[in-house]
Amino acid sequence: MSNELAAARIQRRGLMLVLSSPSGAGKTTLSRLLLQHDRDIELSVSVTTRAKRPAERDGVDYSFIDHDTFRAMVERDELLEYAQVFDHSYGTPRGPVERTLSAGRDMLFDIDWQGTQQLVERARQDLVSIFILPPSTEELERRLVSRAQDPPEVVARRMAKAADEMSHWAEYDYVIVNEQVDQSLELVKAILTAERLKRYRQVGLSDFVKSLRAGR
Ligand SMILES: Nc1nc2c(ncn2[C@@H]2O[C@H](COP(=O)(O)OP(=O)(O)O)[C@@H](O)[C@H]2O)c(=O)[nH]1
Ligand SMILES: Nc1ncnc2c1ncn2[C@@H]1O[C@H](COP(=O)(O)OP(=O)(O)O)[C@@H](O)[C@H]1O
Repeated sequence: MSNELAAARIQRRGLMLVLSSPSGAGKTTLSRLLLQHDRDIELSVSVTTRAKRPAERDGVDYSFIDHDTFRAMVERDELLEYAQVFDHSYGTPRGPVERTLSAGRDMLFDIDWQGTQQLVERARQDLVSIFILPPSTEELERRLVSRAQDPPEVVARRMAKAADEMSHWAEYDYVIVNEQVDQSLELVKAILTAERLKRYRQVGLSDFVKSLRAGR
């Protein structure tokens, strides 16, 4: 049997890849790079009530909505998970995730530990979670300041919450200390490659092996 035929008979179930970190550790940077390097994964664009940063695009980085719209989405059960972070509401629209996964493609989530816990409860088998740590506290602060997208008081509040957020590291499948972006990206890609090969994500594998054993 040729490889083409084998590939047609074994299809993959889409997985959900979560990247979480304290604010400023680099998860947005890594997400963007991964999306550029890998055509089989799509970003889940969250809705949020927080103000848009200058470099962000509505509908691309987030969908920026008001509190009433957010509440209405919750009431209509349109969010797969949602949480309050830094006094703002953030949530994952359900529709795009369901469409992407059922098409056998993967979905990337830049969400916090609260959202990750909710996804674990709903879809443990389909979930792969990575926690990104900064190399040091000083470097975390340097990155938050150098991003130059938030006012100083917002940076200070994000630093103050970093220790809390980092306490959730052990709830994740993988942990990466983000020193060099390129190296961290290679690690994320390696995790994704291995996770895609998990036996239970390969639909049709058992029939394929049966046919091999039967000499067909
Ligand atoms: N639970 C949940 N968390 C989210 C969602 N979108 C973003 N977040 C998290 O909210 C936190 C704040 O995000 P943001 O305001 O973009 O700040 P940043 O982390 O400094 O870039 C981060 O931990 C994000 O991962 C979401 O849809 N659900
Ligand atoms: N490995 C790294 N080394 C140096 N700077 C980084 C690294 N990763 C990210 N940065 C920078 O740090 C800042 C915060 O990164 P970002 O991806 O926005 O973090 P997060 O999404 O986790 O809040 C950005 O200015 C980004 O360019």
